[in-house]
Amino acid sequence: MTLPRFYPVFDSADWVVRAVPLGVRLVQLRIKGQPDEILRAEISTALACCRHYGAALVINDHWQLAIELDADWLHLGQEDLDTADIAAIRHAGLKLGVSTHDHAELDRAVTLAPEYIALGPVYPTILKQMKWTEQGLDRLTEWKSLVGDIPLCAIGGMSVERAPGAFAAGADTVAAVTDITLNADPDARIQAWLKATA
Ligand SMILES: Cc1ncc(COP(=O)(O)OP(=O)(O)O)c(N)n1
Ligand SMILES: Cc1ncsc1CCOP(=O)(O)O
Ligand SMILES: [Mg+2]
Repeated sequence: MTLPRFYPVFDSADWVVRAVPLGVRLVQLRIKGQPDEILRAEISTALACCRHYGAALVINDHWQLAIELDADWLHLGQEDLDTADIAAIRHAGLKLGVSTHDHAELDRAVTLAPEYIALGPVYPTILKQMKWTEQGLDRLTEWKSLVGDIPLCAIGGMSVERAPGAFAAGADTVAAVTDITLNADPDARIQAWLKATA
């Protein structure tokens, strides 16, 4: 499977609706701490937009809602995997991305044969507190040698300027949050990402 090389991650359908018409073709909806009614509305809006533009929408965490709303893609971290029903997720036809941070997590992820494996944080991130320190580009190269044919996603502190190094190190796609959402001109930043990853 070949993934688009730019993979922005957003915390609302509004961001998805803003980014996808600009040319984004792989995007994640990562919403924390909202009730199911809000999540349903956000996922439905983002799904409709992505389907209209032919973009892939990845739902983070909320696997039951992803099944219920007939989403196509799901991202799960290691703690999410502890409680997720992988058989139900696969039976629903969902494609799966899995986070990894160390070799044990990588071994676990590979056994699930996901559609991509993410390694992070490649660089320090300000988005969330993590027990993991920066992994660095050499770790990406190591991961690339271990994942076989599974596409590799670099996440954590990624920027337009850092993306070429991640690709050179072995990433197939690069995910980013604050490089876009905290930029003074997010639309221009998205365009810069699209140009840099074309
Ligand atoms: C592309 C991508 N990679 C990693 C993550 C992190 O997932 P997780 O470890 O479950 O942490 P949360 O994002 O749920 O806080 C991701 N969402 N996307
Ligand atoms: C969700 C997540 N998982 C690993 S790093 C990260 C945060 C990425 O955000 P940013 O691109 O702003 O560093
Ligand atoms: Mg998660």
